[in-house]
Amino acid sequence: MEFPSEDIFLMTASPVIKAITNFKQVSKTLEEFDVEEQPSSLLEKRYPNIKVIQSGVKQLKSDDHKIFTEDGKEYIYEKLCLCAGAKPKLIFEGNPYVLGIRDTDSAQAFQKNLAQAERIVVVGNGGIALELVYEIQGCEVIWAIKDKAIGNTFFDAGAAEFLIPKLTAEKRETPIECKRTKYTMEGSEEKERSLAASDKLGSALGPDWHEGLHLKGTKEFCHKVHIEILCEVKKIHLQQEFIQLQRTSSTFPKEEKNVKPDEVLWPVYVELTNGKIYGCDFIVSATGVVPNVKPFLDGNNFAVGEDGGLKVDKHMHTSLPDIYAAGDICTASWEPSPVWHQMRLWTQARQMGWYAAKCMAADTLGESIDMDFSFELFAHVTKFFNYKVVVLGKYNAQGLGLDHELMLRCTKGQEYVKVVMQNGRMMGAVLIGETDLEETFENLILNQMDLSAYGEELLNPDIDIEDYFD
Ligand SMILES: Cc1cc2nc3c(=O)[nH]c(=O)nc-3n(C[C@H](O)[C@H](O)[C@H](O)COP(=O)(O)OP(=O)(O)OC[C@H]3O[C@@H](n4cnc5c(N)ncnc54)[C@H](O)[C@@H]3O)c2cc1C
Ligand SMILES: NC(=O)C1=CN([C@@H]2O[C@H](COP(=O)(O)OP(=O)(O)OC[C@H]3O[C@@H](n4cnc5c(N)ncnc54)[C@H](O)[C@@H]3O)[C@@H](O)[C@H]2O)C=CC1
Repeated sequence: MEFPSEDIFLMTASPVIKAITNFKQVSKTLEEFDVEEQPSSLLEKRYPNIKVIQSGVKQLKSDDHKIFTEDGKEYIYEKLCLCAGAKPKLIFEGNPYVLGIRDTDSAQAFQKNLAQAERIVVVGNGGIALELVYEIQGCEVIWAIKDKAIGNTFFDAGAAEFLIPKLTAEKRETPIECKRTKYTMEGSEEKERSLAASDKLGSALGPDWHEGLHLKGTKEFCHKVHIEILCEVKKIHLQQEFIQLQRTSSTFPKEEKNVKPDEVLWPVYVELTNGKIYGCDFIVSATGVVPNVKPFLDGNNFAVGEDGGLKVDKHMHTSLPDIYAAGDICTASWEPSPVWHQMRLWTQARQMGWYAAKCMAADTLGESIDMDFSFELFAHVTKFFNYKVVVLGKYNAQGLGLDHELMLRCTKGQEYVKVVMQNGRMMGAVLIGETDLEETFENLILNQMDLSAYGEELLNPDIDIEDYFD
């Protein structure tokens, strides 16, 4: 707290605030922390100059340095940081059978619907879809993906193949403990939570969001996942529409894999671009996010990135005076380090928020500030299919074109190690399982040492690679 005498207003549409606790720097760039929902009074007690205002911002007048909240009040700011997150980018938005998952309300709505479901269709191939298809039990999942292999935002086809057997496992495993950010709801009050209107945007759930949920359908089996690759959703037909089309069109495709007796109909039918039709109880659209910029754009000439976020420079400053942005809402528009890229993740939201605050303080004091070290290397640790997963740098050779080589090491059911090399230098890595290689590889990517002489030995499991580079 650099300015204990200044008033700081934290304006939020959500009745609880998210606090980061137990923060641990695992390595130079990998970090681990818990995220807890807490009543705002805790923050106010700890920092008396912070006042939490629980009301959505409905308008910004940047020329006047004013913001207007939904409860009819207006506030003047000297400096403003916009951290309003993102919204799910839903396919067929507005269709009542299409659900997205972002905050506590939407996750609970999903759980409730799942409890009565026999079959659902999951669309999308990123973080949420990967977690869902593994966690859901007792409900058939038709997983429709645009790509050839599962998990395109984190993996290549090799890693996908390594993971697939976990989806056909009969029994659910005991979850592993791994260094990743953990999400808990300690300290939050149920009473407050239930007051949140369902159309209001709450905080994104983040790590381990499914641990408190009961993700079970009506059946007794564990996993039953059918994957449809290289396709998108062409149309969604409601039951009546489907019956009509079956009756009137001789060319209308037949439903695939009907688990119900012929005369029993599904509430909704999904027509895929590969011509197949699946009946289901509902559809989950896990198809990415769009920055939540709407309340702030009207009348303000922000520079907006291609992904719809507020462009920020290397000091987290937007294109408008005295307005900064951090987290999912912003688009990093500085010249990045060759091994960093933006991804809308908790870790980056925390790092950006922390760094934006330092930049705001430095600007106020007229001091200069260097880019935070966390933006030197992209580093993320998480868990998919009960494996620890670490992704570093250009782990999928993003932006490297054809000018790169891959080295692999894989032991079925145990570990998958991939490194991305360019001109003898390590540019990125995917580490699945307990590889214990993250710190060494992090160093090798950061120091860009020429590793040509080591060749394939880099991944030789019989060599303690750390000894090489000490
Ligand atoms: C299901 C799910 C699982 C995830 N799992 C992981 C994971 O395992 N690891 C990981 O690193 N990341 C994960 N993420 C991503 C991570 O949650 C987000 O990147 C992160 O929460 C972004 O933080 P943020 O502060 O920018 O936005 P948010 O956390 O969305 O917070 C935005 C805040 O702004 C408030 N707000 C919005 N509009 C207004 C308004 N008009 N006025 C006032 N307040 C407003 C909201 O109420 C909210 O409190 C996951 C996301 C989801 C949805
Ligand atoms: N463990 C982790 O680190 C997790 C991180 N997250 C983060 O939360 C956010 C939201 O997660 P997701 O929705 O999974 O986003 P995502 O960005 O991870 O994945 C979106 C997926 O949807 C696909 N897609 C986009 N448009 C589509 C369309 N019209 N039809 C079919 N597929 C389409 C994309 O190809 C991509 O596979 C992301 O920022 C993600 O990184 C979410 C869950 C877990």
